[in-house]
Amino acid sequence: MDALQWRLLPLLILLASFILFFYFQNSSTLNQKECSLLPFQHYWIASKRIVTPQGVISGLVEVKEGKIVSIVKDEDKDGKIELGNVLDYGEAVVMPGLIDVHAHLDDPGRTEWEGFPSGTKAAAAGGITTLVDMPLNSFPSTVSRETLELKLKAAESRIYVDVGFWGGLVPENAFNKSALEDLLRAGVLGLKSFMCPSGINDFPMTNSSHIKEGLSVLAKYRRPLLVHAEKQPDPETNLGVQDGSDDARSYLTYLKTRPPSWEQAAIKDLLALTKDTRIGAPAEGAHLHIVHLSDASSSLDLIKEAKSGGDSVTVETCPHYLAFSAEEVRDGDTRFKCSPPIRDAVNKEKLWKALIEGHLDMLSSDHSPTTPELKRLDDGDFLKAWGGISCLQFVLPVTWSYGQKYGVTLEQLALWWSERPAKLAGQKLKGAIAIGNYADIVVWNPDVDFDLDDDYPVYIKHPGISAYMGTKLSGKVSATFVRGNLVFKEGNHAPAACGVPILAK
Ligand SMILES: NC(=O)NC(NC(N)=O)C(=O)[O-]
Ligand SMILES: [Zn+2]
Ligand SMILES: [Zn+2]
Repeated sequence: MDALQWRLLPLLILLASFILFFYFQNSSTLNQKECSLLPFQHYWIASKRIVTPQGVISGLVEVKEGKIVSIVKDEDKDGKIELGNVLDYGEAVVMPGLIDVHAHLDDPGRTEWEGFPSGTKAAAAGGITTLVDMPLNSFPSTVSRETLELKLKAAESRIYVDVGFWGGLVPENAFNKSALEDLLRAGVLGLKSFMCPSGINDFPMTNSSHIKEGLSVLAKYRRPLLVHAEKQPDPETNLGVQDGSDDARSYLTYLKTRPPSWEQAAIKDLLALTKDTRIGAPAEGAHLHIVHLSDASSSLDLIKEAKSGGDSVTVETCPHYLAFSAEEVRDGDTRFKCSPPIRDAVNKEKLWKALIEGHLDMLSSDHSPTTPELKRLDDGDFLKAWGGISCLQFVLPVTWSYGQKYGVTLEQLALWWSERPAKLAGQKLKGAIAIGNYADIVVWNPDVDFDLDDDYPVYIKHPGISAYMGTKLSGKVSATFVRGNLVFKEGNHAPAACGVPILAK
């Protein structure tokens, strides 16, 4: 009897492994099926307007198992290739998916503000295929290996596009080299810090010495430091609001509290440190990225000067600084409150000029939502309302619509929204329609207009707090592919959230 059992054992193990193998294979193909609205993984995307780094072409992009495996121009096509499944988008634009390097998805801990599922569904619907989540507004803030692990847990099976993570540089970890290295080794794509209060208790501001330390650690990992560059020159000077006589419902009351001199003061401090990032200098390999620049006057001149001196510096602005001006913000309309603030129309024109001339490197959403209550939509108090623009789903049509006047091209959109952000985030296989890259693609119609009204399908958690609601935009997204999965098509998302968390290695 015993002997028989022993002889049967290997057989049983073999049988069990067969069962397990087929079970897992089946469940993973089942899952894979849910990841995409397409029933196949090898196909061709055809269009008359495919935006590649070599220009706009008419032709086909071949996608296989999540990657771009060939790109063929129409004129080179004949007879050479045998086509299988072709998705023909005609005149629609086929562009690399947008990479948003600045979004606050507030997960875990403040999911009533946004959260991974709604945020990444909105991203997919807006043509964003990768976003990098900011380390603050979630709770806890992402300032250590452990807190990054909480992020990863929160993101598991809940993200519809790829998501990377910035870590926080805060006073608590800035002088603790091993803690910072631990956070970097855990996979954050870089660090982010504030030079003024962030509005979030567990994310205190840093000073120049913290930032210098941060840059020296980042140099070794060749990852960037992103900084919210606003600094109150003298904390004692209270600007305009000390006696309570100003009308808190007036936008100008808020605007006065954060003048351009705050941006200039912060940028001056930062650029005194970036000399160290030059070739041969002590922090070579580190890089400073200034987030959401609003001031287009001397802040911009300082940045231009640093760049021409060889400092490793880039700068982003956001669509709201390009779309709106202070003059247009109505009393009590706190949807427009953000920091740094939206400035006057002359400043806006200068920002556009700088963007077109190449002095601003890229765009980001700075999607920073909250609840309607904290946005104080009821009493319209600009001084008490949460600062942040909610916009994630709309950045492509907004950039396109408001950019028409300035002759913005499709190639420029791809540069500002994909190629340069991919480089900042260290994503070599993203940011361009190129052979070998991930098939992260947006298909959209520049000529289709739509009203952003209550009937429009909006996926962000609180559409009512978005400054874009009620506007008319052109440029409608019709399909979004992430790693070859069709994750969004004409108002529908793929059933499963198969976005990948992106960790630096
Ligand atoms: N805590 C925040 O999210 N702040 C954000 N708020 C804005 N931009 O108004 C930001 O990026 O600074
Ligand atoms: Zn900021
Ligand atoms: Zn932000």
